[in-house]
Amino acid sequence: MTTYLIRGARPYGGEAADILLEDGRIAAIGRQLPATGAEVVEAGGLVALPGLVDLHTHLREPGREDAETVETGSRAAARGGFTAVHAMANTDPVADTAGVVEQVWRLGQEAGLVDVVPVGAVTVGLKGERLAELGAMADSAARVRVFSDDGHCVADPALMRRALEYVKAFDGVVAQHAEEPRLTVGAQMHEGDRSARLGLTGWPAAAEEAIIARDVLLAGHVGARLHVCHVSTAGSVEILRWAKSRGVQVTAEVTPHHLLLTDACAESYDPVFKVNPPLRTDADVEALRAGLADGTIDAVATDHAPHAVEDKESEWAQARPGMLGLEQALSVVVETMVETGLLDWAGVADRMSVRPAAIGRLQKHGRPLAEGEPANLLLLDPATRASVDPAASASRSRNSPYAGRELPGRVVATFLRGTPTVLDGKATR
Ligand SMILES: NC(=O)N[C@@H](CC(=O)O)C(=O)O
Ligand SMILES: [Zn+2]
Ligand SMILES: [Zn+2]
Repeated sequence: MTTYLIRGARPYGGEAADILLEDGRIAAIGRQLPATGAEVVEAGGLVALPGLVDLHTHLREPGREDAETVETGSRAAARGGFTAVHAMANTDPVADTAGVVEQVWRLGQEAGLVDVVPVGAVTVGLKGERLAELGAMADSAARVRVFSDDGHCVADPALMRRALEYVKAFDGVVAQHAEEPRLTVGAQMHEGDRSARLGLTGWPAAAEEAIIARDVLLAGHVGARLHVCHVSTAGSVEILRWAKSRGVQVTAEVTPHHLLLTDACAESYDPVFKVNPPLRTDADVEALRAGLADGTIDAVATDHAPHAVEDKESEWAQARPGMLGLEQALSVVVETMVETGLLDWAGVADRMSVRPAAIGRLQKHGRPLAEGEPANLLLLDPATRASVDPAASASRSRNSPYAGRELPGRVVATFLRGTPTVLDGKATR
C-alpha cells in the first residue's frame, strides 16, 4: 500500500502542517515530516478536513441505473469530498429486506470510492402500512442503523410510534420525510404569494411543521432517536429548538439547496428547481442558516436526487422532484456559511462529517484529523471560484440547480482509508 505525504495543508484552516498517511491511518501530523518512500502531494494553501459524511443520498440502484448507479453516485460523492454516504431506500425493489441492503452495501464496497451505508425502509414497499424487517436489516452485513421511507412520510402516527420503539433495541434512528400528505395533494412549490401568482398548487410550511411537531412528541414519549430529513422552514427550526431544549433525542439536516436557493427560482418554470420539500422564502433560508450555525440543525445532507432527462425535462407539473447535490455541497456551504462568517472550518467539519457520522453510528468516519485516526480526509482549495458545468458531473444525471452559477471552493483530493479516490480534482477510479 502506497504511503502519502500531504505537504503544507492547513488542517481545519489552521497552521500549515504535513500529514503522513500510512496503512490506512494518519501516521503523523507535523512540520517538515521526512518524505522517505512516500508519494508527495503538494497541498500548500489547501484546507484539510475530515472526509464528509452524507446522511441522505439517492443512488437509484437497483432499478433506475439509467439515472445513477452505486458506482457513478459514489464517484460524484468522492469528487465532493465525501468518504461515506447513506443510500436512501426508495429504490426498485425498495431496500426493505436484508437481501436488498446487503446488495447495495456490496456494490458500494466493489466500487471502492466511498463507504456506501444503506438506509433501510421503515415500511414494506414504502407503503406506510406495516413495518419492514427492521431487525433483520440491522443484523445484516450492511448493519443498518438509519431507517427511512424518504420520498414518503410515515404519516400514520401509530406506525411511526412503533417504528421508533422498534429501532431503540439496536440504537437505530428513524429519519422522517416530514410531509403531511393530506396537506400537499398536487403540491408543486412553496405555498405563498408566488405560488398564487404563478398558478402552481402550494406546499404549505405547516405540512412539514405539523409532522415534526408530532414526531418530536412521539420520540420524547417513547425515548427513541428521531432524525428529521431536509428541514426547509423557519417554523421547523423553532420546533426543533424547543424539542432539543426539552431533551428530546432529535437531530435534523438541511440540504445545500435550501441554504442557498429560494422559491424565486420557480419564476423560470425550469423543473430543475422542482424539489421536495420545495425551495422556500428568503426568511426561511436565513433561519436555516442560523439554525445550522447554532447547532439546532445538526448536519448538512445533500438529498442528491438524480433524475433521467425524460423525468426532468418536461412541464413543471409532470417533472419529478429532486436535484443533484453531492459535487457542489461543500462549495454551497462555503458560500452560505463560511464566507458569511456563520461557521469556521471546524464548524464545517462538525456539520458535514462529525455529526452526520454520529447520527448514523459510523465508527470510522467523522473522526478528527489526528495521529492514529483513519485516513479519511479531503483537501479543499477555498479560493478558487468556478462556474458549475453539469456536463462535467460524475453523476449519470444532469439535473444540477447550480448550472452556470459561480461557486467558491474546489475539492482537490479525497482520501478513503489512506488511498486517494480523487487527486487533482479527478476521480482515481
Ligand atoms: N427530494 C426530492 O425531491 N426527491 C427525492 C425524494 C425525497 O427526498 O423526498 C427523490 O428520491 O427523488
Ligand atoms: Zn424526502
Ligand atoms: Zn431524499
